Amino acid sequence: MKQVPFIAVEGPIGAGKTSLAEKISSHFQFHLLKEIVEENPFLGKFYNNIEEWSFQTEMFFLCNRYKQLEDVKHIYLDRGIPVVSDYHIFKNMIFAKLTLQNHHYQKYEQIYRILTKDMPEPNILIYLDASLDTLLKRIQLRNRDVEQNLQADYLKKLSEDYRMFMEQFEQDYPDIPLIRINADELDFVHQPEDWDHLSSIIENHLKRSIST
Ligand SMILES: Nc1ncnc2c1ncn2[C@@H]1O[C@H](COP(=O)(O)OP(=O)(O)OP(=O)(O)O)[C@@H](O)[C@H]1O
Ligand SMILES: Nc1nc(=O)c2ncn([C@H]3C[C@H](O)[C@@H](CO)O3)c2[nH]1
Repeated sequence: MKQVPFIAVEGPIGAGKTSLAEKISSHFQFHLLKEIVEENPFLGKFYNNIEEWSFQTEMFFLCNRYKQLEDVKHIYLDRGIPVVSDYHIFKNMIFAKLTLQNHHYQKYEQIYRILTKDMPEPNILIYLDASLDTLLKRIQLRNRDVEQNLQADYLKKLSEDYRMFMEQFEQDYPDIPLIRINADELDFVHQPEDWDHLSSIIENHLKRSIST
């Protein structure tokens, strides 16, 4: 059966997900699904006091992504229009495990399972990883107001959790190709030859696993 291409780009904060998703969207003419950031009214408060604001923050991201994916299914995927997104909804569980207190996590996990049961799943996943130094530099360079209090320890733990999650993902979903990119080495934002290299890898995966 033909699959409509749905690529998700994942990785820790500042790894380059949005930059890469934008490039894929314009190169392959895929619809771009971008996660909301500044619209989350809790994010700045969350970085000031994670314990106090984590439940509201995680619930907001989850509800927002649920609605976005529901819309994307009806408006694009069901009509055969390929999509690239700068997140996979599973990231909610990576963040929630890290930030929520146990009693909140128990409730959150149940809500997550209910909401994501019949969500469209990406058929190619790109995982961007980078060293802590690189991530911190890129976040500083970008200089978002809400991330002024984002701590290095938090980012380090998040990156480690991403690595573990991806190992598990590969075992649990062997049919979904996972493209691992070292974003320390590959500068697809500024180096055209790096982008050419990466876009040809993506193109080969698209040819192999999906009918466009
Ligand atoms: N491979 C790369 N090489 C050099 N610079 C990069 C690379 N990828 C991204 N950047 C730069 O790093 C910054 C962060 O990138 P971007 O916003 O795409 O990351 P992100 O993973 O989407 O972040 P977030 O998790 O906060 O949404 C941007 O200024 C971008 O231009
Ligand atoms: N707590 C928390 N849960 C999430 O699901 C989540 N998804 C993204 N983010 C933060 C990371 C960047 O600062 C910014 C942009 O990715 O938003 C999150 N934070």
